[in-house]
Amino acid sequence: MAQVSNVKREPFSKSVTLSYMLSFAAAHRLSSNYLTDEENKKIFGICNNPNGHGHNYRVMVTVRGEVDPTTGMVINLMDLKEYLEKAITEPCDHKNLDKDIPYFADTVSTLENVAVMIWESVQKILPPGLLYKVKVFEMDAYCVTYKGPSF
Ligand SMILES: Nc1nc2c(c(=O)[nH]1)N=C([C@H](O)[C@H](O)COP(=O)(O)OP(=O)(O)OP(=O)(O)O)CN2
Ligand SMILES: [Zn+2]
Repeated sequence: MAQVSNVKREPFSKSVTLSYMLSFAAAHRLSSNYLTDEENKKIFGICNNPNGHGHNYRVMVTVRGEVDPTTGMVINLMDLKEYLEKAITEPCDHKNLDKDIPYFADTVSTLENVAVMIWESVQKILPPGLLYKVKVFEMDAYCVTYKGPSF
């Protein structure tokens, strides 16, 4: 039987960041409800094509917190993975962002807004104060970072 120590570990203030990367594939179309058809075509070009198009998105979520002196963890990576699959993979993978994600009913599904949507979904599900940053990559070339609203 393992021996349990009564000795309390001294708290040490060590704040670290911890990141988890996941990917999902989704279709979308760039189109704004606040523009005419002509304006949408002019601004978004081929990305406004009614047939839509798809991307393989990669998402890196970073949490930040104190290392628990007893467990050595900020959060168990397996728990983090589960939270993120629930908040990101389940609602987004193999979906049409504009049709399947209510957030995009009235918001253009640009990479910028995808990052904000993901940050808000993750923020709702993670223990309070843990989420630090969301980075979303569209292919290897494009990347948007969001760190939450600035007050
Ligand atoms: N600020 C933004 N501009 C654009 C976004 C965006 O999310 N934010 N998105 C698009 C398109 O959806 C698309 O991602 C454009 O990619 P693009 O490189 O033009 O197209 P391809 O995937 O076909 O890449 P190729 O290298 O040409 O095959 C446009 N602008
Ligand atoms: Zn696109």
